[in-house]
Amino acid sequence: MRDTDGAFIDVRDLRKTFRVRRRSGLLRRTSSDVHAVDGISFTLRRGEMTGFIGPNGAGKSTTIKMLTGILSPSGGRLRVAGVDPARDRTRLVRRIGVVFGQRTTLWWDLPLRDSYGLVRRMYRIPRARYEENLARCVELLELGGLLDVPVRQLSLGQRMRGDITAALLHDPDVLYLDEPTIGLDVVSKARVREFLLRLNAERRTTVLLTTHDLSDIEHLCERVVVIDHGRLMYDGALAGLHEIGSGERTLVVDLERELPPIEGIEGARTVRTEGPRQWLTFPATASAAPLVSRIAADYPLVDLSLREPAIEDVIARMYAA
Ligand SMILES: Nc1ncnc2c1ncn2[C@@H]1O[C@H](COP(=O)(O)OP(=O)(O)OP(=O)(O)O)[C@@H](O)[C@H]1O
Repeated sequence: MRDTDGAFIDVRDLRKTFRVRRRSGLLRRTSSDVHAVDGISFTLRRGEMTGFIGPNGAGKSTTIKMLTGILSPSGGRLRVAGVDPARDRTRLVRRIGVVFGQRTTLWWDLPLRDSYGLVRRMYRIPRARYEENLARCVELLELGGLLDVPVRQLSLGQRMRGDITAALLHDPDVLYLDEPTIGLDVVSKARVREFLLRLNAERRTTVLLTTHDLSDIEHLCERVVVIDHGRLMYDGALAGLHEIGSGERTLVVDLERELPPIEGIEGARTVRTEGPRQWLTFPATASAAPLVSRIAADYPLVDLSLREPAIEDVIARMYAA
């Protein structure tokens, strides 16, 4: 398969079942199946940056482990850059990079430079390409003064930038990022995000990003895949998540003076008043325009704003359903 456009990552009806044994009573053991991934399908095109989210235990790590060939699926079909991860892990590792926010892949006691030298040998990266990739990451991730510092002396943000560099020295086409901004301060977070955007724009690196920080997704991804209990809950544009999750939008209206709650506007309901300000909810699928003109015609309107529900609220509601 030529991995130009089309499905670069192809996940079809993917399943992983773990058999867990439990002791029940003194001598008896029973076993049960945990369907960690229970029939997930999605495809990613080359160069897409996609958020992969879900609550704890949803099956994200299990999916990523199958995508990287660490775990074999119990069922379904999987292709990453034309490679079946479980069958041809050696070929796959040359095409993918992995960054785990909570674990470093660097050698704790070695300076960054020595860790990178080991990565170069492991992946047999040609010297010129290695030097070029390293110089680029060092510049963009501002690692210049840190190359000779042992990893254990680096701050979390510095270590994370060091880990991202290590994952990119062999020019992977796909980058899996698991909580890459966890615990980082605002400045480090911004630097990492900016770098990822640039990497994606310049190299068309396909990125799958798992995070609990939804602002990472808002900054980086146009698309989001949401899973829960091993099943796909949503796959689409980030903007669409607001609509499907909530069903309602809010119009915040400022009147000239305090008045009784606005009523008699078809399709809208006043849910809160505070002095001259009133909040009206209406279906997310409806247009706000007729509502606004009715209010403007009947009430002394000074200002108004439209509020989409926060993504956090939408997702919390999806998980609660
Ligand atoms: N090796 C295993 N043996 C048995 N059960 C497992 C194993 N690995 C994962 N599970 C179970 O599979 C389910 C999915 O776990 P997974 O780690 O993939 O979720 P996750 O979405 O990555 O969660 P988190 O956000 O907490 O990392 C959970 O119920 C978990 O307990």
